[in-house]
Amino acid sequence: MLIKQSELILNPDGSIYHLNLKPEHVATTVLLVGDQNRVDKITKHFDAIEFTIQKREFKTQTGIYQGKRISVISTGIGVDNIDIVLNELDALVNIDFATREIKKNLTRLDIIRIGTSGAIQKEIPVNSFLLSTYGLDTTGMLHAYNIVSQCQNKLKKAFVQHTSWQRNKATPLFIKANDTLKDKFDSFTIYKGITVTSSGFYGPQGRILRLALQDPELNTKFETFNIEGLRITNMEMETSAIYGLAKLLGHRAVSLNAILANRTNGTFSRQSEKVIDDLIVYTLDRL
Ligand SMILES: O=P(O)(O)O[C@H]1O[C@H](CO)[C@@H](O)[C@H]1O
Ligand SMILES: O=c1cc[nH]c(=O)[nH]1
Repeated sequence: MLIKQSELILNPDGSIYHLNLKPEHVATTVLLVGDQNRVDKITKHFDAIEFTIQKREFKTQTGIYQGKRISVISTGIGVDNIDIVLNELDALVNIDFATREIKKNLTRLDIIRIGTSGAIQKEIPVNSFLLSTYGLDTTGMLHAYNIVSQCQNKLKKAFVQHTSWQRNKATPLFIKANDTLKDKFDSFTIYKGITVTSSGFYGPQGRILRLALQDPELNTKFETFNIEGLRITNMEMETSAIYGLAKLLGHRAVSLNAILANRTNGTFSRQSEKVIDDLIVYTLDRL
């Protein structure tokens, strides 16, 4: 079926609307970062950079690292941007831009986020690395899709009960990392756990500057949630959306985060650039 011009939006040069990319610009291994300045920090390790483009916060570089073609894309902040990036990335590989039809043979992408995050558990220090075994979506964005079948209902039920989750907030969703990618990026040196994906940095992550919170105990409830040994470890703003959309679209995804804050201890990294650089090397080593 032909996809309308208002749905699949192409720029005059044939590139897709926000990412400004054409199909030939995208590798099947994609590293996603929030900060556009993090893209060069990754590609400086590459043997060659074949392509660079930026529109708004979406900067892409595609190049070769140890013989492997990789695209690095910045997503900016938040799940609304992930909706754009994942849908446009998928369109680039799975929709024929000339006929505006979905291709018969679909391409699967490997999507790896290299992000930053705040830990909730006391024993996860700043400057450590964390792999998200699950994304816990609290943002509601994924409810625009038929996501429920991709989610872990037992975890959701236990979480709603444990937190007395307010009914007028979006229903939380637990979405698992891809097991193959999880194993690939696992090691003894990386923490693992459930990552809360929030719809904001302040109130939605329990930060108080001048505004009071609807539930001031929510971060403590996150900290004490434990179901068969699975615990919530950290908070950030993209992982659950990447996991959810990747599952729906048939791609594989894993999210790795440099822990910059420890919310329970009230600490923040004094060497955030170094820990991000170290996580980049950790990730590239395992690609
Ligand atoms: O460092 P990045 O990848 O942007 O990730 C984290 O940092 C931003 C907030 O400062 C949010 O995007 C959050 O998820
Ligand atoms: O606490 C933090 C740190 C980084 N990114 C977040 O979203 N939260």
